[in-house]
Amino acid sequence: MAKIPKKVLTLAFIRRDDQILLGRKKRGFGEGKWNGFGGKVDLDETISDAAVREVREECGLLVTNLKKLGVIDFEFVGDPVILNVHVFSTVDFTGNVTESEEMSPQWYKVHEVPFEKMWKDDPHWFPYMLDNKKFNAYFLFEGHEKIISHWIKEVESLDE
Ligand SMILES: CNc1ncnc2c1ncn2[C@@H]1O[C@H](COP(=O)(O)OP(=O)(O)OP(=O)(O)O)[C@@H](O)[C@H]1O
Repeated sequence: MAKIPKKVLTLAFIRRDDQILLGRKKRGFGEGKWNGFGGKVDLDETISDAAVREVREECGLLVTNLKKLGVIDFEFVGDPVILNVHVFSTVDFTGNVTESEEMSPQWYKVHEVPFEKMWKDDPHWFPYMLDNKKFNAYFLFEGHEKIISHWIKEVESLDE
């Protein structure tokens, strides 16, 4: 059996009072969509180190105490690569929010998250993440706008 290639990605959310920091992606994969901050894990770093680095690169904040809340696998019809996205959240950060070449950041009230301008999977798992519940999920996309099937479940713990 051929091994299915998995691409490990991070996705981090920063919370402050009743707000969450999102960024509008200015280029590349998911351009135009609002999302958390994240990207590919480099060869020489852990997943959580990558999450910290991507937040700093994309919105200027230095985050600590990232908690892993979810692991989501995304598959796209016709593409053998599975995106293995590790979702983190924290309330601890220093620095000032700054726009980067990749992201235009903005604080949103948690009940005013702009799901219509986000990935279609987000409304399914955001409630778990916003409640600090741990979860595993899978989404099969056709193109970038249509979910063909998915599952999501709350879990006690997540592996690395
Ligand atoms: C399909 N449904 C999805 N729903 C929600 N979020 C999704 C997602 N699919 C990918 N993501 C996130 O989108 C970012 C892409 O990052 P991406 O630009 O590819 O990585 P990175 O910044 O390393 O790329 P550069 O090579 O620097 O352009 C990264 O946070 C990743 O977790």
